[in-house]
Amino acid sequence: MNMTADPRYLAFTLINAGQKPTLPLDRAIEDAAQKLELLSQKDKGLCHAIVFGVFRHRGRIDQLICHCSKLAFDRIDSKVKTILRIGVFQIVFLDRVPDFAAINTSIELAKPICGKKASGFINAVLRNISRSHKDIALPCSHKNIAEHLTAAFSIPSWLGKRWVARYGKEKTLTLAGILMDLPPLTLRVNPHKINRNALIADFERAGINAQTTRFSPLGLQIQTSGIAIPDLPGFNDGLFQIQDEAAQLAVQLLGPKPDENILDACAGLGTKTCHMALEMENKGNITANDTGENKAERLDREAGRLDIDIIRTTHVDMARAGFNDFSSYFDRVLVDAPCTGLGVLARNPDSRWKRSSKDIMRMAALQKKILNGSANLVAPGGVLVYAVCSCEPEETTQVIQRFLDKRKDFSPDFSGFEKHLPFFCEFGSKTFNKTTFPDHLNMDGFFMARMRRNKKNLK
Ligand SMILES: C[S@@+](CC[C@H](N)C(=O)[O-])C[C@H]1O[C@@H](n2cnc3c(N)ncnc32)[C@H](O)[C@@H]1O
Repeated sequence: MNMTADPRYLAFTLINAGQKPTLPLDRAIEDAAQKLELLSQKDKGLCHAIVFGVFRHRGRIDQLICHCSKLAFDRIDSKVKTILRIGVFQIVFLDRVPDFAAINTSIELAKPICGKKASGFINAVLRNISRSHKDIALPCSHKNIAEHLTAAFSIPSWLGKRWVARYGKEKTLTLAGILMDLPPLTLRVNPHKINRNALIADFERAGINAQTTRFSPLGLQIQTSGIAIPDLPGFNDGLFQIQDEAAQLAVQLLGPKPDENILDACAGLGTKTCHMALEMENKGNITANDTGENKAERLDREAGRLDIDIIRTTHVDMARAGFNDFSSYFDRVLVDAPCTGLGVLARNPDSRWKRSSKDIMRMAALQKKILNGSANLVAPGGVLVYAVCSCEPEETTQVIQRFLDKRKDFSPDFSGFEKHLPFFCEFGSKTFNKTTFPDHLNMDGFFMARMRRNKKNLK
């Protein structure tokens, strides 16, 4: 068997890599780009379906393995477990693969990786699951909601209990159900090159359906599935950037204007940085800061694709930042802080199995430091927007509350939503912060808050 050209073997290596707490699955897939290129289009599709499917359905898959294995689940070797999960996913969720093929390919995969004895075990468990999975019921939601959420919706028990305590059973079930769907592919048009209707028409000519987003004035949601992003018409010409609607709204809330001096404190790969630059008509200065390795290079490439040249990159640790690190104050500062990503589990199914309640506390502590450090760089009268792709109170409202309690040089900006997001605003009362949830408004779970530095008070 030629392992390198085998989609299931590649899926096996990607699942193992994506399970590591420090490596996002997207990154593991990017790192394997050359190996994926060796596969046919059909095999590449199979590999992707298995990798994402195993993470997305792992709750039910593991329930079935527990039920049908003579060996206690915790005692199963981790590589054997991964091969079992790949086999079960194909048997239960992938109609295009017959059960016998799912079982035989799993055994072939196991032989060189785990040995003969383990292959026999895998064979027995998979045959058992193939015969009986339709008769194995989900745990009852009335008797044990946490176990039900795990098996039915791949929500780990600690998170299920947390959400039920906060939202109640019904909302948690709805939210968990939505997170099992593939989220919409949303993009933001580059208004200096094309408008939304013209791009919709270009897409239509290529057989792709798209419709305008409800709140963001620049957003389009793609209705047609299975298209690789670089294959969308206009990608190479910089006509648009992929960005969820909630993330688009965060930049609108910041309100960047031409000729301003702006800091993107945690710029990452620069999706929001480029959005700001386009709002500024590519006039003024943006400092895109991030401590992450290799991100600046990719940000520069993306800015080049969009013909943007007002961004300079820096690598300051914002948890310790002060005026001397940048030697200027900024008119506006965006803090799109590192977070648990619990608002975007539908996009990143690997995150379901990597996070814990400790991560929420760890992230909250870091977010408070980064927000405080970044706030030092806001000019008197300037704007500070804090955003995270999480809906957990410790990372959202509590960070802001603590910040405003300590930093008397800042105040909530109650006019920001009304001024910059009037369509979005009509759904809520007058406020300076908002949380979006994936189970309504068809966008990511996201939090954003807008504050202002008082005119006189510099810390
Ligand atoms: C949510 S991501 C930013 C996403 C980005 N704004 C975008 O729209 O693509 C958070 C970023 O914070 C960076 N980061 C983490 N700790 C940091 C620190 N102490 N100072 C500055 N950046 C940090 C991470 O490398 C990561 O890229």
